[in-house]
Amino acid sequence: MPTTRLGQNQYGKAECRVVKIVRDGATHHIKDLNVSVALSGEMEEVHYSGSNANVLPTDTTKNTVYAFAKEHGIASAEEFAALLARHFVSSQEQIHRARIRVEEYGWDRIGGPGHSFVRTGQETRLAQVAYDGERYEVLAGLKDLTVLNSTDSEFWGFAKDKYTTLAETHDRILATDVSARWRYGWTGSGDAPDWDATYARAKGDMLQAFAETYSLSLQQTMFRMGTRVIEQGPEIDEIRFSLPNNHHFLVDMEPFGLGNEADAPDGPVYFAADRPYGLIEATILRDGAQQLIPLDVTLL
Ligand SMILES: O=c1[nH]c(=O)c2[nH]c(=O)[nH]c2[nH]1
Repeated sequence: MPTTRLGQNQYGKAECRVVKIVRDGATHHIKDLNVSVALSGEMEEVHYSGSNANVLPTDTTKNTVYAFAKEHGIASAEEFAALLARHFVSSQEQIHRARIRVEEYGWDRIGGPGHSFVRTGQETRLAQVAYDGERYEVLAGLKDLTVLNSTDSEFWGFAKDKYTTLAETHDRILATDVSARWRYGWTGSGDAPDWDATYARAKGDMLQAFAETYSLSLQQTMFRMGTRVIEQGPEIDEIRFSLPNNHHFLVDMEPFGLGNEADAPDGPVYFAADRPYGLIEATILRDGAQQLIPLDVTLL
């Protein structure tokens, strides 16, 4: 009598680093991706008896990533991921679901059109497409978008108990590394959104809301950022943030006989703390939309 059974499982090649150059005369274009494939379906036998009959090798999934970059090009992270996901499900009967994750690293041009690039110092773009033979689920997002407001941030009026030592503040630095994942309403029917334009729009909305919000808490700022992304276009129904509160503490200058007020005319000096950090997380939804983005968003 068996005492165990197989639960959720998936397999594939993780972190296929693929760089595609498109040559347009002397002007080259670069796409730099890290692609991870995860397949699932009728995989009981390989776990129970070791029969590999249903197992398309992870090596093959890696080869497919590179071959597709050659054969189809990389129009966008989302489109490339959707092509791959559909390929695995539609070409292998035993594979019922494919999930493709993409990290995209940005490159800026050095000195105008040509073949020289410098890695962007800003965020990493993320995309994840899952396909089950009928519907696509497209998540996209970004991580490591570091932002800072040097004022227009307060934090006061909070709950207190006998362990509370935090002083209320009416003028502080608000800084975070934005990590966001959003879900597209598109599931395969009708025209797909313009992935690149929507990404740029969503990033711009987040930055603008961060800059424009007079903040009483990072939670409030985060909600405004998500609301702006959802309200400014129809493509995105749900967005999830994970925001570390990158604390900046006013240095105590009293031992040196110096003041250090936030609004002093000669400017304050802060200690940028590394850890621990507050971690503020939430999902913001269009009215009527379902919450479907996994809570453990940092896994994506
Ligand atoms: O914006 C903030 N939200 C908090 O929940 C919190 N908690 C804390 O100690 N500082 C802050 N700041």
